Amino acid sequence: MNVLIWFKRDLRIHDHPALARAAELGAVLPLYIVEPEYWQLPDTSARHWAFTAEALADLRSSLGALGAPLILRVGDAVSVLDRLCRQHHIARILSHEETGNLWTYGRDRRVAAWARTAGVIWDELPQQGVIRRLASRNGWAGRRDAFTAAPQVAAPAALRAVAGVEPGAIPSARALRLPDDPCAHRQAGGRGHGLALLDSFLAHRGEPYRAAMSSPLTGERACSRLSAHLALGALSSREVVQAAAARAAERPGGRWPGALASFQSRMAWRDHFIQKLESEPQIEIRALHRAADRLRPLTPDPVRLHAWEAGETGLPFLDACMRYLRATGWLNFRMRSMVMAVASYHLWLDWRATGAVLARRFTDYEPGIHWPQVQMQAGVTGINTIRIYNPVKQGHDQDPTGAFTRRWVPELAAVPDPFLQEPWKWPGARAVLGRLYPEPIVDVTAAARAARDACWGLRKERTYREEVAEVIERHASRADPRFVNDRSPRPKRRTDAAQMSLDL
Ligand SMILES: Cc1cc2nc3c(=O)[nH]c(=O)nc-3n(C[C@H](O)[C@H](O)[C@H](O)COP(=O)(O)OP(=O)(O)OC[C@H]3O[C@@H](n4cnc5c(N)ncnc54)[C@H](O)[C@@H]3O)c2cc1C
Repeated sequence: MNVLIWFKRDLRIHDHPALARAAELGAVLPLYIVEPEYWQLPDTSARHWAFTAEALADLRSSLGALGAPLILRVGDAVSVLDRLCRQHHIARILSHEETGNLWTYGRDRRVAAWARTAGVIWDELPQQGVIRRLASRNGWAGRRDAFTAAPQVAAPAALRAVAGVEPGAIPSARALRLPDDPCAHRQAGGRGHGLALLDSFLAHRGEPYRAAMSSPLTGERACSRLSAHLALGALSSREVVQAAAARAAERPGGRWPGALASFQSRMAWRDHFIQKLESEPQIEIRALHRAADRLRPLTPDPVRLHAWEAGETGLPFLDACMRYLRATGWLNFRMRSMVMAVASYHLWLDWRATGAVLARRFTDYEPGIHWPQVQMQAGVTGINTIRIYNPVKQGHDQDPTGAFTRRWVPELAAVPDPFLQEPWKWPGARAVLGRLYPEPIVDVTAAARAARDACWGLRKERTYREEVAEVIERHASRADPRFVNDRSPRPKRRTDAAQMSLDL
């Protein structure tokens, strides 16, 4: 039997259940489809493609070594699959279960409809702790843990290739008409790079993880940096979880136990968040708590949006983070939360527009983590604590020496250290602000207060709580200490002068 194995966000041969199954069934045609319509979406970018192209080249050589090099086709998935299945007498397709964006969800429905009428069997196999057609979150964590604890699937020893298939070239970003997207310090794609990161993280980089992850200065090295490789499936999440567990079993001492426990929590969050999008694909376009979608104007203020995206808001630490992201394709979790929170509260911008900007900028764009996190940091889920991060305080806390801010906002060279995060308070500000660097786009304190008042106003509405209960039922984690982010709303209000944290 000839079998087509359709690679999507699973660009590896190791721990690949669908590939292993295909190898058992007969001759295989390993395929990746470059879909031009996908690459025109507002949440895709040239940096995504560059990373993907490198991972594809790597996969092509791994599959080639097994005897069946990767086949590449550019076009609509249904047309490509239909043509290949007819030409090569293929009646069975295998792939992993993809939790992608709304577009890939729609495409998969079209492929499923085509397969039914064409008499082709399409089997999708899970590759992570995300459960398709999950009826309730009850018991989910146990099922997720069982998946990640199960033995990894070995790469096939060899593959028999379907004969006579033209391999097809990996297209350039220009051929896909992708807008220029310079990213001088982007991570390199390909499984070899992912494995090297896993190895160095578990051998030495990860020891200060817990204390170092929150600052962009130290997080760059102390975080695993595996996200882009996980997002494209160059590494399986199961192999990463098991490698970290094996390291913990060695009892490495020092700060390692805490570091590895925190890391494993994040790997669990990964599945927890992706499960939300799997269960409700509309999360990409609709707020979990519907009423929250009435908070901000749907059309974002273009001046504010541009300033935020360009790192030109006049808020130094925020601008430094946005410029760093543009140049590297990565930002640590705390700073992702802050840039999203400032966009949503202080600048009062709609989360869909700012979420798309960040999606394009993150080399590791993973829709299932991204959109639920974007909603959470924008305060539109109804079930998460609202955190109005203060960018000045974050600058002092996470960049105490000012080195990061100075590196990415060199226009502030003349500003003395005590005023770096609030240059408008410096008596010499006139020499810099409005000339070399913008005046602050908002008054941080007043903007945060206005946002807080608007959020509380919404909360007082009678129907608000009824809908919160529905969101909890659909998406909140159950009693599991790893998922402290989701919780039932509490009536108490806590504020602190510098940073507001509201349990809504
Ligand atoms: C607004 C916003 C958008 C985000 N968008 C993405 C995205 O598109 N893709 C993405 O991979 N992560 C996203 N994250 C989560 C997190 O910031 C990144 O996973 C992390 O910074 C990646 O760096 P790392 O691989 O070194 O992470 P590590 O700290 O080393 O964590 C290991 C892995 O755990 C997972 N993980 C870590 N933190 C989280 C989290 N908070 N929620 C879910 N999974 C997590 C990731 O797969 C990560 O690679 C987003 C966070 C926010 C606040």
